[in-house]
This record gives sequence, structure tokens and C-alpha cells, in this order.
Amino acid sequence: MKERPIKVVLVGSPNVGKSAIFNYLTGSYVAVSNYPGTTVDISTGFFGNGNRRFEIIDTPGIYSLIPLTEEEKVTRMFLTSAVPDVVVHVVDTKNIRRMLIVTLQLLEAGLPVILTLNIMDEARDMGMLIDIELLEKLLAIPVVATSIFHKSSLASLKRSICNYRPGRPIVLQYDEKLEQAIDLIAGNFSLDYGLSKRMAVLLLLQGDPITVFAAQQEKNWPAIADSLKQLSDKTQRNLEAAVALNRQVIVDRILSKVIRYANCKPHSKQKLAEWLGKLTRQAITGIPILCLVLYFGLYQFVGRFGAGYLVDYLNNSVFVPVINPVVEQLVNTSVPWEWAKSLLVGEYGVFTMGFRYAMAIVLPIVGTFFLAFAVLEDSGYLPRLAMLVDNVFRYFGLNGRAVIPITLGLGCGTMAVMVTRTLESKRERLLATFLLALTIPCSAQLGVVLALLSQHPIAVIVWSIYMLIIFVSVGWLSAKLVPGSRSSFYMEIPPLRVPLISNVIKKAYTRMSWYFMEILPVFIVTSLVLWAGQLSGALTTMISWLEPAMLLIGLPPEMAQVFLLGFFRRDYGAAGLYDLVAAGKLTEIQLIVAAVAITLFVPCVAQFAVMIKERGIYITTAMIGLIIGIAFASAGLVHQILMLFL
Ligand SMILES: Nc1nc2c(ncn2[C@@H]2O[C@H](COP(=O)(O)OP(=O)(O)OP(=O)(O)O)[C@@H](O)[C@H]2O)c(=O)[nH]1
Ligand SMILES: [Mg+2]
Repeated sequence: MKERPIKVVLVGSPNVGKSAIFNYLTGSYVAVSNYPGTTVDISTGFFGNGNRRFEIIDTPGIYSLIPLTEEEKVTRMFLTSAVPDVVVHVVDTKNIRRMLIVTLQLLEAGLPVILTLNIMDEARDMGMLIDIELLEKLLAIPVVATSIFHKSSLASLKRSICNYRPGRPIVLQYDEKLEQAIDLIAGNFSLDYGLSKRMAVLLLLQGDPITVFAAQQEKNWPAIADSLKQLSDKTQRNLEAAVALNRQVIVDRILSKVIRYANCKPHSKQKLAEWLGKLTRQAITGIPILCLVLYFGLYQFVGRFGAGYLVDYLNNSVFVPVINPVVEQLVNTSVPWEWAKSLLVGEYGVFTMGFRYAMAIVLPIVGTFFLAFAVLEDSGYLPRLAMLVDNVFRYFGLNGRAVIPITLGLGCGTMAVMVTRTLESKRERLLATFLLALTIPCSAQLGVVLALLSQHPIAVIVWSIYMLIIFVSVGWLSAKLVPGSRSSFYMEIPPLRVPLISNVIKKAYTRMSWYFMEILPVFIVTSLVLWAGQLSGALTTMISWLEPAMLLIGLPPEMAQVFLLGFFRRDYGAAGLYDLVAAGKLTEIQLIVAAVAITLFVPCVAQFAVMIKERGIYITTAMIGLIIGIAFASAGLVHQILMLFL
């Protein structure tokens, strides 16, 4: 029988380099970014050593074993159910004082830990010197110092994993009252919590909801609940704070023995990063910086270069004059059946429409967006933007944390809905999902809209202001209507870093391949459906049903087809709009109205599927109903307003 692989789980706080280490160990690629909360789900990879196989598991970041957000819950549940052979606890060495507390929690839970002091390069630049051998001795576990810039340090981590032998379990001594409390509760515990019994008791004392739920299944639960109540009544002590304080004392005692600071001045590079970082966070300088980022990143690079120049070139100089005629000729001479010809190269042909839309219109736009976004992610700008907009987002029932899913939504709404997991409450996840589905255009839509409108600068301004008004009013109204309050904002601000070109390219490439694996089949199937619809006459009937709605909001009847395409994918609809404008079918006013309607209109099939998975079918259906209503009403309204003024 084949031996099962050795299970190695990478855990640690967000943004400490777990995914970067995962990529090194497995040779595969998962996203690495300079903000907390990049990884929201478990990823698995492998490496071999001799005849042994190691299964490496990357997890979402956790601040403690007690989860606050959905993605922290994923890691906690995984740690207690997966029975890992090795747990690599990755910490950012600069913040070791805070992070070592989690190392202690993992050790107390009885897990087989290797401590990895990562981002050692930045710690050394700060003058931090750590006695690794002594730390190993004090914790009785292997400790490895690593930096992703020093491959040899990562190779030592790999060796440490391969040579790992479980050591003796560690028992931390707390103050007397806490020890008595632990003994009192432990006597009544009989179930398996997936962690050491002592850790389960400590988690219960700290009010961890997962342990409380599990302990309620104990037959002695009434006695346990009674003891807990007595403990907090009698001692007037906040048990959670008492446990945390005790652990911090232990950590400080250890660190006082192992850390020294060399006398060194900050580099001018560090000073510049700090100064720039401050500018991005203060409203007076931060807002102009945001405008510059949007102008150059989104408007110039994605809108004008990607969606304007590249799309124009690929579509008008490569596909239409060169590739399409060659394929058409090939099909016309080698395929005898008319129906097959129209299926491949007809008006809705799999090649002439499906493949061309994907390659010549969507690819350059999505590609440029993912490149620009990867640079932003790796620089550490996004958490600073989160701080900047926190005050505004409170009116939408969200906090600054929502900036990451919302800005990612400008790339791909499907990915963004998945990333709403990083938000703390159900209400925030719901509000963000709705705003994403209604008001945030994905990069393909945005690119096409910007490229088309950029011929008329006034149109860009009108469209942007109108979309902003809708975002603000819908956000404000839905926050008023959905009961609950927003959670407080806490986000660690990582240092500003110069993006690593290799990571930017790899990440943009990985996202693009994911995107294409997802859209190409949909594009092809959509062409198939449209072709069948055209052949059977169903398409003409449906378009004729939609035409009155188009006329109602002031659009030409041909727009009905674009909306129909938009049902399948937003970007497909946007690409259809591109064709319509190229044929000179829209006036300036109609272009703005169409841009508004297309932006607000239903999310694509893939986003729809993820919404159902994350929010459930009822909520998603209700959202879609609302979106259709709001999209048409807003488009109609903007048409009326423009007719009055222009
Ligand atoms: N200077 C320096 N930067 C590092 C090092 N390791 C990782 N980074 C950077 O730290 C940031 C976070 O890396 P990730 O691998 O995404 O961190 P993570 O722990 O997976 O983060 P989450 O998925 O959010 O939990 C990225 O910008 C990396 O380039 C290191 O050793 N030195
Ligand atoms: Mg990660």
C-alpha cells in the first residue's frame, strides 16, 4: 500500500508570507499580496524528498485560534479536523511579540509546531538580532529564520520539515487563580475537541464560540456553565483578558532573553516609504493620490491602452482583416453544410463571435487590469486606501476592510464575491455582495465602457458621476434597510514595498488563466445558444420582447441583443456594445444610457453561481430582482435627465 503523504500545514497571521513560502515549497503558485487577507481558502500542493511525499497546505491568516472572520474560521476548523503531521507557524519577525502568542496557543493545543521567523530581512534592517538557538531551547521546538529573498533560508526550512520529530508537549504555567479555574472546568470535560483538553478549557474560558458550542454537547454542560458563571462572578475577572495577559507575560519573558537590538539608523528607503505611506492615508493628500492612481492605472492603462489601443489593434488589425477571413474561407471550402458554417463563422459563430470576443476584446482589458491591480496589491497601497475610505464606507454599513473586495470587483466580480469572506459580519458580506453585483463594473465592462466613452470626455464625466451617485445612494439606503451595525475597523498596515516584478507577472498571469478557463467555455456555449436561438427563431422573438424595454429607456432596438448577451456574461454584453458602437448605431446620449444600464445590469453567470454558494439562493434571487429593477429605472432616469439638458 502506498504511504499517505506527510501533512504539513502553514499557519500564521495574515500577510506574513505563508503563501510565498507555500509557492517556494511546492513550486506552484497561489496569490501573494501585500495586504492581510489574500488567502481566503485552503490550497494544497506537494513536494517529494527521497521516497517520502509531503502535502503542503496553505491556509488563510489567523490572528488567534479564536476566529473572528469567515476565513479565520476556515483555518481553525481545518487545524482541529485535519490532524497535521507538522504545523509550520510563519511569523513576521518584526511583530514577533504579538505573533509568538499564537505559537504558544498552537503548542498548548498539542500541535507539532516548527516556528518560522519570516521577513527576517526587514527585521535585520531594523537592527533586530535574535538568538535562534536559545529560542529553540526555550520553546523546545525547531525554529528557522527565513526571507523569501534568501533561497538558502527557505531550503533550511524545507530540511527542517523533512527532519521533523515531535518534541515534548509544552505546558504553560498561568497564575494561581487561572490554574484553579482550568482544573475546575477540565474535570467536567469528556469529549474530543480536536485539541488538547487544556487548550479546549482555555478556549472556553476565553469564550470561543466554537468551543462553547462543542462543550454544550457535554453531558456535564450545566455544571460547566455553572462553574464559568461562578468564576467570573466571584473573581470579578474578565477571564479572556486574564488568559491573554498571562500569555503576554510569558512571551515577554522569553523575548527578553533572545532579542537584542543593534544600534542602527533607518535606511533612507525606509524613511521614504514611511513618508509616502503617511501621505496616502491623510485625506488632504490621500484623495489626490487616489485620483492619480485611478487616472493612470484605470483610465490610462486599462481604459486607453488595454481597452482602446490593444483591443483596437487585435480586433481591427488582426482578427477582422486577417484571422477571420482565413478561418471563414477554410470553413466555407471544407464544410459542406450551411448550418455548420453559420455555427462556426456566422453572425453568432463560435469562432467569429465567441472566440473573437474572448481573445480580442476581453483578454487585453482583463490582462491590463490584473497587471495594474497586482502592482497596487504588492505595493501595500490597498490597506492604506482602506484607512482612507473607512469614514465614507461607514455610511454604507461597511468598514475600510471592504475596500479590497470592492476594488478587486473592478477586476472580476466573481473573485470579489469570494473575497467578501474577509468581512466580519454577515450583514457586511451581504451589503458588499449587493454593491458588487449592482454597481461595480468588472474590468471587461469597465474597459469597454471607458474606451467607448473616452471619445467623448463629457460622457465619461457624466457616467462616472452618475455611477458614483448610484453607488452612494444604493449603499446608504441598503445599509439603512438591512438591520445591524457595522463592525469596528481593524487592519494591520504593512510596510510599503516595491512590487516584485516576477510576482506581479505570475499573479496577473494566474488570474488571467483562471479567468479564461472560466469564460472561454461560457463564450463558446453562449455562441452556441445564440446560434440555436437564431436558427429556431427564438432569438428574434426574445429580442422583440426586449425591444419595447429598450425604447422605453431611449435605446435603439439593437441594444436588446446586447442585453441578452449580458445575461450570459457581463463582459460578453460589453463586448457586444463595442460592436454596436463600431457600427455607429448609438448617439452620445444613448451611449451614456447604454453604459449605465450595462454597468448596473445583472452580474455574469459565474458571479451569480458564486453568489448562490456564498449567500444562498433566496438572497441571490432577491438581489437579482432588485438589480434588474434598479438598472432599468436608473437608465430610464438618466435618459430623461440628459434629454432635458442636452
Ligand atoms: N521583505 C519581505 N517580504 C516578504 C517576505 N515574505 C513575504 N513577503 C511579502 O509579504 C507580503 C505577504 O505575503 P503573502 O505570502 O501573501 O502572505 P500570507 O501570509 O499568505 O498572507 P494572507 O494570505 O493574507 O494570510 C507579500 O507582499 C510578500 O511579497 C520576506 O521574507 N521578506
Ligand atoms: Mg496567503
